[in-house]
Amino acid sequence: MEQTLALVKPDAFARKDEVVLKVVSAGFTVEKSAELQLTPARAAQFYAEHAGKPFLDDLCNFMCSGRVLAMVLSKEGAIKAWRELMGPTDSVAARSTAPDSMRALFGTDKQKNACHGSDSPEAAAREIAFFFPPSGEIPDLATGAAQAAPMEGGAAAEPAANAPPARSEGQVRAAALAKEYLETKLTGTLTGALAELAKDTPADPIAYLVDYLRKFNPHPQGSPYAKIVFVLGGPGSGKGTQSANIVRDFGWTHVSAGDLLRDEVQSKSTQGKMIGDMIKNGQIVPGHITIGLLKKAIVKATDAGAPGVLVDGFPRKVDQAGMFEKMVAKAEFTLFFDCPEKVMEERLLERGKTSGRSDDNIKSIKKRFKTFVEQSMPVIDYYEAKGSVRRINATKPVDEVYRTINAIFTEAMQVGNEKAASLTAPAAPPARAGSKPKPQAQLAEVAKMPSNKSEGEAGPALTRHVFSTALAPNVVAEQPSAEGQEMPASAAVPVGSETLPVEAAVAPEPAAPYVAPVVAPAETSLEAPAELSAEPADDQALDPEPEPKPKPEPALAPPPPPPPASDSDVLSPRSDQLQAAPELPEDSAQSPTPMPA
Ligand SMILES: Nc1ncnc2c1ncn2[C@@H]1O[C@H](COP(=O)(O)OP(=O)(O)O)[C@@H](O)[C@H]1O
Ligand SMILES: Nc1ccn([C@H]2C[C@H](O)[C@@H](COP(=O)(O)OP(=O)(O)O)O2)c(=O)n1
Repeated sequence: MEQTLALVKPDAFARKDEVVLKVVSAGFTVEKSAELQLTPARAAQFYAEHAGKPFLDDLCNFMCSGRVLAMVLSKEGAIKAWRELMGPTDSVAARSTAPDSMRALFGTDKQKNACHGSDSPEAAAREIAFFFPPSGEIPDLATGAAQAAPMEGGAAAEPAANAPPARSEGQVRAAALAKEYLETKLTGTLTGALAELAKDTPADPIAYLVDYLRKFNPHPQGSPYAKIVFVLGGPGSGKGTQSANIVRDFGWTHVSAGDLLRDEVQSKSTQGKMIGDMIKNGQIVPGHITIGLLKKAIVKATDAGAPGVLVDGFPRKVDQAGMFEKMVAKAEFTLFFDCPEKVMEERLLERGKTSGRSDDNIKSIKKRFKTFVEQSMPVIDYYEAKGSVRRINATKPVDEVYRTINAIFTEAMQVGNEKAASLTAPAAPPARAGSKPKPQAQLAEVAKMPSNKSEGEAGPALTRHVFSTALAPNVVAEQPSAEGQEMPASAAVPVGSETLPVEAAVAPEPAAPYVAPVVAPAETSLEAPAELSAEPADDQALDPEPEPKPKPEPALAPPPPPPPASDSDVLSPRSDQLQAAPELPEDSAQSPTPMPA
């Protein structure tokens, strides 16, 4: 598309909006524009081709008599088209021969003729570069790009009467860059914030703005929420039981996705009925519904000052993991309860005697196991590949399992606290009403508790063994898309040795080293699950309030490095293991309860 330079000269500057309107109506695109004040030196430079001609001085004086609007216009045949729209050089003549032209409408005579346009492609290139140099200077926002500029080459020029102070080309350019920067990085969010502010008229508008901007920051460096740890494992593996222990000792808040969904079922809404049917059938509720509920609960816990939130039973599908990262935050790590089906089945049947749950019966249990193997185990593979899984042997007695978990949380909290202490934050954030103090004393106590790391027989990836027969490659990609579930084939991502779900664009990489398990081609890993972009709108509908408040303390560090491979209870993956085997080892004899065929 051809481009040309157009100027609205000082005599027509006051009517520049009318000029621009006509420009746009004539089908031009204004690619760039800048309002500026020429200096005599710059004007002479611009009209260098007229050097030595008698009218040059007058022309330069006129061009410096006020501000001009410089524009880059584009259109097919833009150079000729703009010159036609400008009309003849002499405005007086233009009024009789081209009465609708710019010069006829906005100019006075041959010199004060309202507009300029390049007369050839070479001139257009030169003039565009003159006003819009390709290598722009970085704006000095601190000094204010729009402030008065020293005149070029020390030349003193009288500013036009009532005209703003003259600016050098560098500062004009800097102002344009600053404007662009603000428009791309801030204006949208800030405008939204101000609109909400005006609606809500809060007593403390500054605090309100701070909250809003943190929540809707499109370029977040950290999460505004309390730390999040995912608690995952098969049904009946003990997630709820152990979460209660963590809450007791570490002051975290337990948020169970299943409980939230069951509460929703109780509401008897249409959505609640749909959720109820899905739970009974062992199906997974669409991610945007669960994430909407989880987000509210996480915000509530954050506001109450919880140092962390245990998100129990989520994500249950790989695409939900990416969706959660995008819509809420990145988890610190995933605590995975490794437990064979037989053990879980016994526990669930026992629990079913008193739980009153519609799904604690053998028919639903079998369906839940199938769903877990096919859809939720790939989530573990996904996080294992990132080195962020803390795998627990969940077959042991409750106290033993908890000792291992306690050690993990103690270490994670200590690492986090050290990191927080080393930060040179100017001041601690103000205490929040109702915040619980961090249970340092409890931490110190639990840190002394013995760990059973050396006890017991090896607890190797039991679930992984048990579930191996069902974990075919590409299991996620090949799964049928059940009605009401949100993972279309296009959104599916092969797991393990193939592709991983897209990294949430907003999130930084975890600190734990990641060595790709076999091959994860970069180009395919960039493919976004469709759900990531498709569902946020729904979620907004579910979760409209701008309620989250800033996190009460600095984000803690990512989890500590995984314990040694010999550890029998905490089966964290290591990069060498991952590289060697997303496929399961053959020694499944170690599994006390092989999966029924
Ligand atoms: N380590 C354990 N050993 C024996 N029974 C357990 C253990 N952990 C949990 N249970 C029991 O198993 C059942 C399921 O545990 P729960 O914590 O509700 O599992 P989940 O939340 O993973 O579905 C409960 O009745 C619980 O008391
Ligand atoms: N993220 C989640 C969590 C639970 N659900 C549904 C499907 C699950 O079978 C039920 C019960 O989940 P819950 O975590 O309470 O229980 P289990 O760990 O399966 O014993 O809720 C879901 O669809 N999505």
